[in-house]
Amino acid sequence: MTGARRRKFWGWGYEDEQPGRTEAHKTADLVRSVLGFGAEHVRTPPAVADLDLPAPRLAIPGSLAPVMTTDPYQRASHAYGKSYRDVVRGFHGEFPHPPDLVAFPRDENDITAVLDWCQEAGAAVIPYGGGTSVVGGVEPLVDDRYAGTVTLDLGRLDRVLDVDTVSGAALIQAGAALPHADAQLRPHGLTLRHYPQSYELATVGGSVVTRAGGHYATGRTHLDDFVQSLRAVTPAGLWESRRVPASGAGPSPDRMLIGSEGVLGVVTQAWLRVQERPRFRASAALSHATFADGTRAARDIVRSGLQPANCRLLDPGEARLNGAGDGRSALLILGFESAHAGQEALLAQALECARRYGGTPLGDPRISGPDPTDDAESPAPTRPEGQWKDSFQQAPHLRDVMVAADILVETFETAVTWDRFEEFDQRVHRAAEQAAARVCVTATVHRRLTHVYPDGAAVYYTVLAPARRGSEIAQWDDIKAAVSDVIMDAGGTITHHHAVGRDHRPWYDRQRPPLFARALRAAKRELDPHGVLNPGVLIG
Ligand SMILES: Cc1cc2nc3c(=O)[nH]c(=O)nc-3n(C[C@H](O)[C@H](O)[C@H](O)COP(=O)(O)OP(=O)(O)OC[C@H]3O[C@@H](n4cnc5c(N)ncnc54)[C@H](O)[C@@H]3O)c2cc1C
Repeated sequence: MTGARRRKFWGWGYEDEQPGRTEAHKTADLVRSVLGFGAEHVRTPPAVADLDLPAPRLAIPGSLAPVMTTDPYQRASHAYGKSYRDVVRGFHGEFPHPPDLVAFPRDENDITAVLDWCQEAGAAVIPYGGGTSVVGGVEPLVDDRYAGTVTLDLGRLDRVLDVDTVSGAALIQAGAALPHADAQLRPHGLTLRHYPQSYELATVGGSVVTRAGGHYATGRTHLDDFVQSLRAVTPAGLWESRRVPASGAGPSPDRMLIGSEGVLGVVTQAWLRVQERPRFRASAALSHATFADGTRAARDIVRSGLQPANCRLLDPGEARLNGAGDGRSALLILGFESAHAGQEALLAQALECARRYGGTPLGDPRISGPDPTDDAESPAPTRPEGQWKDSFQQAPHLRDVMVAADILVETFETAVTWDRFEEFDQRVHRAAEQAAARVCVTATVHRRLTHVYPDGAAVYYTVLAPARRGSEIAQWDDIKAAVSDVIMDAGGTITHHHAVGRDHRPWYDRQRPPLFARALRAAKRELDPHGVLNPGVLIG
């Protein structure tokens, strides 16, 4: 149940990745020298033995003893997701409402048994994949109508069960962490090719039900587009959809579960479209005088029909922060890849578009393939695109150090159509700067385009500010509310890929049509008549 390598109960990654004191100090010094704020003395997190967890309100029934535990490490580890406010509370040893019990089902029968028992006991069930939610999706915070909470960790359902190489699809269990799923596909020359920043820990099931977005900027990047069929256990019984490449048979049952965030059922396995491993790559980086120029270049690239795997634009501050620029110009990173054909000509077309908006290539393009051993998804770390990628992968680890060094880190991600993009971006950026400055005295706000579509773009804002010890959550709440209000008023979505969870509820409730909310509640009543699944998330 615990495995050889234990995850940190409070932050990102594993216990053996805990930064040593010297290393944490060095990293914090470096961050402070770039940002100009942050505490001189980094603090250390508590040990599990120091935690004062409330006693479990539920007793493990004999029939479920093989799959349930009240172990304090497991309860603490499953108490939060991985947002800034989660890491802060875990780091400070604040665990007022951990799950009473944690279940590790071995198969669908175990899941059914847990759901049945929770309905009888009046307990809420929190489905849990990799626990990387940043929106309160796995936090067992329920009202006192419930006798207690049981977190249902799908980690034991982690296998690729079948591979259809003819159609290019694989049947994968929901609890498989993304790298583990990829490792099992690799011998077939296949990959999920789904790389969110949380790749290391997020699972297949968690990604499906949160409509996760990978780091590919265009084309197939949202999990929605990968799903062929789904199987789920609900309190009302088993749900399995027919596996077909496409269908016009009424509203899609898969679309109902995709994005359902654990409130309608527990997804146990999915047939997902998989892809051949790319062998040809072409990439380049360009500087643009302003973020707006780079945005126009990115828009023209996708509107001209090109589908770069990477088309990421960092504003000048974000580029500098990622070690990929001097802070004076925006950085556009372009990458094309294919399993079948050279990509040089497509990159040349994209560079031509970017030059029309003043894009200046930083060095020569990097062209590689065909090389069956060229598995290196990574450009050289000395190139701007390689520096950005390194820093992108390290970011979750760095955030733990920032929490220890009293630096507040908040991110917002949204999407809006091109016709409104520039005004929208200015309003949201200004709102984030003003809110952070009001709450924290000083702050830096950076942004990047994460996904570009022919009709619009997803933009991701990062707020960095000095945290006040003991007030971090109140600071975070203030900034979050101010910026989310502006996102709504200016016509964006409250989330492009982080999901709704508990944290985005007030704005999601404004965004969705009221009749849709009623239809969704009716569906929940049918599938989950006692309302045990993830109360407070999405609806309810
Ligand atoms: C550092 C960092 C970077 C991130 N980067 C990205 C990114 O690039 N793209 C992106 O899309 N997201 C990103 N996220 C958010 C998060 O990783 C995604 O939402 C991810 O899809 C969650 O997967 P998970 O397996 O960890 O699910 P969890 O966090 O365990 O659960 C998420 C939600 O799904 C429910 N759930 C989980 N598994 C199941 C199941 N089998 N059946 C039913 N319900 C279930 C949970 O109850 C919860 O509501 C990031 C998060 C962090 C901390």
